[in-house]
Amino acid sequence: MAEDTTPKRSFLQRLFTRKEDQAEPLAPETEAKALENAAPEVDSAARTIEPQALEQAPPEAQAPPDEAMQNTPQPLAAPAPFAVTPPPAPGAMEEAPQGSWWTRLRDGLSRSSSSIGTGLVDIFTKRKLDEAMLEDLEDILIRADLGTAVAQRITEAVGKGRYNWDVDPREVKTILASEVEQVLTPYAKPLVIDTTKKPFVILVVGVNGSGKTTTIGKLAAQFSREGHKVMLAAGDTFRAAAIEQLQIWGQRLGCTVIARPQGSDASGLAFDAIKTARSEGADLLLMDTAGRLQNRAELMDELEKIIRVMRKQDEEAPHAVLLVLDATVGQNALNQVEIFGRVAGVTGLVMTKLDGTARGGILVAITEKFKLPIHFIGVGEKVDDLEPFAASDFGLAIAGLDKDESQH
Ligand SMILES: Nc1nc2c(ncn2[C@@H]2O[C@H](COP(=O)(O)OP(=O)(O)OP(=O)(O)O)[C@@H](O)[C@H]2O)c(=O)[nH]1
Repeated sequence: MAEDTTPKRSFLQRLFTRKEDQAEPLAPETEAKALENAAPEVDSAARTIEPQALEQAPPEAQAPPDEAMQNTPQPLAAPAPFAVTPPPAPGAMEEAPQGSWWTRLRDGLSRSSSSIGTGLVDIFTKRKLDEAMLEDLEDILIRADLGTAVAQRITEAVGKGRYNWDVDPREVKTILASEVEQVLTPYAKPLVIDTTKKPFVILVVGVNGSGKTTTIGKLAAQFSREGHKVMLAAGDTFRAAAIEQLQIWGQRLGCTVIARPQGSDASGLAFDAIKTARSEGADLLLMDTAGRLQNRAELMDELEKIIRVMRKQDEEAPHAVLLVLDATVGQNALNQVEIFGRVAGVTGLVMTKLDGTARGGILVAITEKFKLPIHFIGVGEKVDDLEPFAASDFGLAIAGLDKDESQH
């Protein structure tokens, strides 16, 4: 059988090429030429601003890039045509997912809930309730990363008045859902945009790969839908792909993206971004930052510097600092909250990737310990897989209960 030599089309080529354009693949050189001339099929309001150098930036913002940021800067020519830009997060660009948010949350948390649920059935179908069974229950809850304090409270609640009785695993799940809801309710707070601040500046921080850029895209989509004029700042100047990823989001959503060449100083970019957002009348400026491990002091210093320099433009900026946490890292998230909180003054949390872990309980442990608002949670890569956080839904989903089952 003859081998198929047709070049595979990239995700973005597939996304942004009309069906009728797909007939004949071009030879590589012809294709490159055609792409040079092709106008991307995007909202005409979308554009990328690459701020003119640093004339107006304060001296501090002109400091050479941090050691870790010293990749050879490559000029970011005019925004690359869509079809040649590699798609860093293809999943995020796909069609809106099927099903309600509740269904996606429940399905997303199914790894966590089934790991707890299986354990509960193993314990509670054997015999009448005794001390050893309660110890086993506590172990399961701790292993699900709910934290020892919450695990103990749930275990005590289950033990109360039930010694020497048969206990239905579903009864235990209902107690679990209700305890989790109680812990989380005071911290399930929407991210309120103060419209008197123009722009309202949101700085997004977190470790590498936690989902910052994707979250910014999802948030920009939500806020734009609500009627805010949103601007994005590609502050992850360390990774060219992150800059491109944000530009793609901006083009797709019709938001201006402030970007600079890879390797540029992020604080200088922050300074210019606020200035541009103000002069363009943006309501909201969402600023991405490079992923940094919380134990790398020099990178954490750089984050402090971004905030200091932002304040030279607007002494109240950033108005919100969102820490994006990847749920799959488990206990390490506690350490991230502590250090990012100290350095960047985190005002609220976003937890992503709850769909990819059996340890979704970590959100409960974090809240119990740090008492920070949880604004959003993510259960997938698609644009609608991020939602404002609701404590009761999370409690039910992690216990593996359906909404009506909690009434039992
Ligand atoms: N399954 C799942 N994947 C997610 C979620 N949120 C983000 N991702 C994926 O996680 C990966 C990393 O996301 P990015 O947004 O690039 O992460 P980042 O924090 O900007 O990364 P750095 O720039 O390296 O610091 C991408 O493949 C995203 O599609 C989520 O809620 N669930």
